[in-house]
Amino acid sequence: MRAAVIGSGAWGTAFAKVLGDAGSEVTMWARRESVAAEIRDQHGNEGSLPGIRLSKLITATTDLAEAVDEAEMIAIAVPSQTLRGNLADWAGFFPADATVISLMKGIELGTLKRMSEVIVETARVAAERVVVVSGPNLAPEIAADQPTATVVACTDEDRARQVQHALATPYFRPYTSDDVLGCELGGAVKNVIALAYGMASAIGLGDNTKASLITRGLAETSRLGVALGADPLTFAGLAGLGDLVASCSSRLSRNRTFGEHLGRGESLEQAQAATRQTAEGVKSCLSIRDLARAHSVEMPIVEQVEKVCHEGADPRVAVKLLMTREMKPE
Ligand SMILES: NC(=O)C1=CN([C@@H]2O[C@H](COP(=O)(O)OP(=O)(O)OC[C@H]3O[C@@H](n4cnc5c(N)ncnc54)[C@H](O)[C@@H]3O)[C@@H](O)[C@H]2O)C=CC1
Ligand SMILES: O=C(CO)COP(=O)(O)O
Repeated sequence: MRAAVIGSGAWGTAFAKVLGDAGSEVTMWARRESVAAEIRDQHGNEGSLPGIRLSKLITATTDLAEAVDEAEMIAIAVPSQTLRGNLADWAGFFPADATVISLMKGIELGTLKRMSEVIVETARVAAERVVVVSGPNLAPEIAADQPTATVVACTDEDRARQVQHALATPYFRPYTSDDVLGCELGGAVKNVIALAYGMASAIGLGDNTKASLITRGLAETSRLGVALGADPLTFAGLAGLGDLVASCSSRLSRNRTFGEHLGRGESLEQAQAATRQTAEGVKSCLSIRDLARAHSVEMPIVEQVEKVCHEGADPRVAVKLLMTREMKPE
């Protein structure tokens, strides 16, 4: 198949590799000509994935129209909060029947929409043409051919199966799902829980604390998901628990790393200056908190992460507040 990948950061580049290794012809779009030229001419992207070699069949351009020309699949991996503005410029170039694949894990500030909803609304693409790919998919590990599994979610089962086949490689095993909402929420909320995990880690809290954070984090993710109409079983799967465990336990996770900076007492600005790549949970903790409040769902960990990130709260005080909440059954 012919595929375009928009966004040449860590995940866009690793995903292009998967598509290429699975047999597609891939054109990547990069914002900077230096990145496009490096992918095209040197088959690498040192700034995002040091040491990784890409197939010579993967090419890149800064011309969006050229990238998506005749593409049957268009995968998008840009920061969630820029997507709406990006699509306003790009959507006119998308071929009418292309499948649009969202790789992003965030909730839009203000509108509180998921990325697939932003795509449907802004690119005027029917919901059945939008596929979400989400799971325990740390880009550097995938780029190094380390085996993992993922979920390909779409309301159109045939389209999900088509994308599943277009992604299958010896190191990348996709499963299909029709729960687009659950998969997207799982990915977005785990970024916030990984921030909390990073804070706990930096404070020096132990494995019981971390296991409790993962488990109660998943409980509040599922509570929000169920209130919004997701399948609760999705949260026990790759796009729920799987992704949460990967990000929390990995030093490669940008969200966990960002949380560690905050846990060491750095301000938001200091943490931002120390980390370059997108840590979606930092902004999405605000939109997820608002989404939860709008649906009267309690998300105490998300609430505390927002306070540490944006209101200057001390992570140690956040832990104390979480531990002294009203007693209740599990
Ligand atoms: N890195 C990972 O392991 C994974 C990341 N994701 C998700 O993929 C999305 C992208 O993440 P990464 O590729 O890791 O981030 P990144 O920070 O490595 O790359 C972001 C890309 O977006 C581009 N970009 C930044 N601002 C832009 C703008 N205003 N307009 C257009 N393009 C812009 C950058 O040039 C860069 O190519 C996020 O939603 C993230 O949660 C999902 C699974 C795995
Ligand atoms: O979503 C990811 C893995 O599936 C990557 O997580 P981070 O954004 O925290 O690195």
